[in-house]
Amino acid sequence: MSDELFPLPAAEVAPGAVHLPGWLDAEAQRELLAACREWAMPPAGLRTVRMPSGALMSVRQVSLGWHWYPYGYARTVTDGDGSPVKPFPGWLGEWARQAVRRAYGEEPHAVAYDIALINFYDDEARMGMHRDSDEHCAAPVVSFSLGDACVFRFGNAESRGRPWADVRLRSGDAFVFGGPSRLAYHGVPRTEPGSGPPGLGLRGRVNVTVRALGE
Ligand SMILES: O=C(O)CCC(=O)C(=O)O
Ligand SMILES: [Fe+2]
Repeated sequence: MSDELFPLPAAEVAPGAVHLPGWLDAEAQRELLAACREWAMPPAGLRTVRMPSGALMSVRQVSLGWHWYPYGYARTVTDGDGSPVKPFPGWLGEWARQAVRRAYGEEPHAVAYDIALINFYDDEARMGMHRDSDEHCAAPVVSFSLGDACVFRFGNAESRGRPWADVRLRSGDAFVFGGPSRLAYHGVPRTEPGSGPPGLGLRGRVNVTVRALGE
């Protein structure tokens, strides 16, 4: 659902990085949120991630298909309750491929998406600048946002520093990054508490990134 009178057009933020505002309609957002709430339940549910430094990430996270830990992927929640990771649903891969087709005009190759990372942001949660580099595959990453809007900082592949673009991601937006932007640094410096669509029934923000692990 968009609260714009006219939906914003798709925008290429950097080469290979495309913002698709309002990509999921209100029903699709509700459907994805309901699924996220199921996935967040134990076993292999929502957890707080401890980085090798000992610091805790402020987002809480759950994985599908392959379990992400800092820094790799496993079939069980090695840094949590040890349970097998929940399966990656085929429909979510299809949603991701549709967004890739819209972003690039065509699908670069038939990507077998097999991972989703779901991040739950409370009002204080943030994500520092990082690269999604634990996959062994050049397939674009596809992100879907639900609930509160955020500032999504999309930088460059060389360093955490400038240049970057600050993009406002809102509930229902998709963001595709592949090609020369696949390994660009990105992060979420802040969310906008209370800015989500009233009808969705979510406090905070949820982001789902769909990825392919590759060989
Ligand atoms: O929350 C977001 O929009 C970005 C999430 C992200 O970068 C990640 O999960 O690696
Ligand atoms: Fe990321």
